[in-house]
Amino acid sequence: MSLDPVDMHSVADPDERAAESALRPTSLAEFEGQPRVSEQLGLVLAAARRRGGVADHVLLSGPPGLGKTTLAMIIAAEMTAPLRISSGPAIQHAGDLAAILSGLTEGEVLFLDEIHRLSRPAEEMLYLAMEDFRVDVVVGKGPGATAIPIEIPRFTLVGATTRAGLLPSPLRDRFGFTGQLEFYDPADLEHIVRRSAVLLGVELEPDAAREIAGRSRGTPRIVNRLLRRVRDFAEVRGSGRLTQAVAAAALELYEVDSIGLDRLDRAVLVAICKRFAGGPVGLSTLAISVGEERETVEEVAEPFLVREGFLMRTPRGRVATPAAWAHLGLTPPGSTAWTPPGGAPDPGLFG
Ligand SMILES: Nc1ncnc2c1ncn2[C@@H]1O[C@H](COP(=O)(O)OP(=O)(O)OP(=O)(O)O)[C@@H](O)[C@H]1O
Ligand SMILES: [Mg+2]
Repeated sequence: MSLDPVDMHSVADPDERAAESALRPTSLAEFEGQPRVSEQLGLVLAAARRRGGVADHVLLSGPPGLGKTTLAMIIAAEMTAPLRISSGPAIQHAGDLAAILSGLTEGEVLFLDEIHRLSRPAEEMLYLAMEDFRVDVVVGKGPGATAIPIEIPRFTLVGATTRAGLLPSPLRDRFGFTGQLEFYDPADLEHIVRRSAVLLGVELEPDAAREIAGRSRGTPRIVNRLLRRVRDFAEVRGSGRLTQAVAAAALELYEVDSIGLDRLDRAVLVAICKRFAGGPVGLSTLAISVGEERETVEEVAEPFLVREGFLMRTPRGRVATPAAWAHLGLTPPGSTAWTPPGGAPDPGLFG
């Protein structure tokens, strides 16, 4: 059994994907956390159901593993509508999109993952489809080319993106509802990990649930994955019981630290502090120095580091905060730790 901690976020492995889908909540009621998005989306869907119509287009944004795909599936389930799944990178040509759109049935939910990676022509076709439920199929080439409009059934587009900022505003504006997913509170993650433990048939002690939840970077995908790794550890090295001590030992083995930073998170902070004297350092340089893609550093590692107050994105580059130095046990350059003379408090300060 081996696990690359840097890979904690990806879902390339089919086993992992299967494990994930087994734990996916299937209704809004089962969907933990995100109270604002959940309530707003619930209203949008309830209203559409009352009208007997088709729900407005929904855009879901936020870091990986927070529940975008899960919500897309829930939207289809709540609307008792069929779901069709594709993604920006999978649609090479506008023609591919035209084929998908014209094959939809009335009320169908079309989930487009990584919608920020659609090609320009596909994106423009989507504008028309979203607004007028029509696609223009271009026949012929050059000056003789003509656009033949084809009506398509009313559908609900659910777009997902880790980078809402990259979406052109004409596209963003065509969504009736945008849900911005936030990192989860430890209490929500605790609920999620307990539910998953029940589904997996493992006995999880309350302290262990808290330990795992507290180290999951605010991310349901990670809480579920850590649960499985802790279960492995408990079965192989322990008695099979998931206690707090077993959880802590397992997470240490997997290089997840006490506040949930994984190897990539720490590598980013160490690079900024040690190699670039705390920054500012540009994203590309930083990515090269940790041996990762720019996108991975920017979309996977940084959002949590920013939210936890370890990293700042400034116009001149990334900067490590004092909290980052402290967490790594390092002293920022030029900061002379002040020790009171003779250990006594300075009367000038307190007198
Ligand atoms: N609110 C939630 N309650 C319970 N489980 C959740 C919740 N959100 C996500 N999960 C779990 O986390 C896993 C990852 O969620 P999901 O695949 O929806 O993330 P995502 O936002 O689509 O990530 P990516 O950007 O990588 O595609 C799911 O398998 C699901 O089991
Ligand atoms: Mg997804």
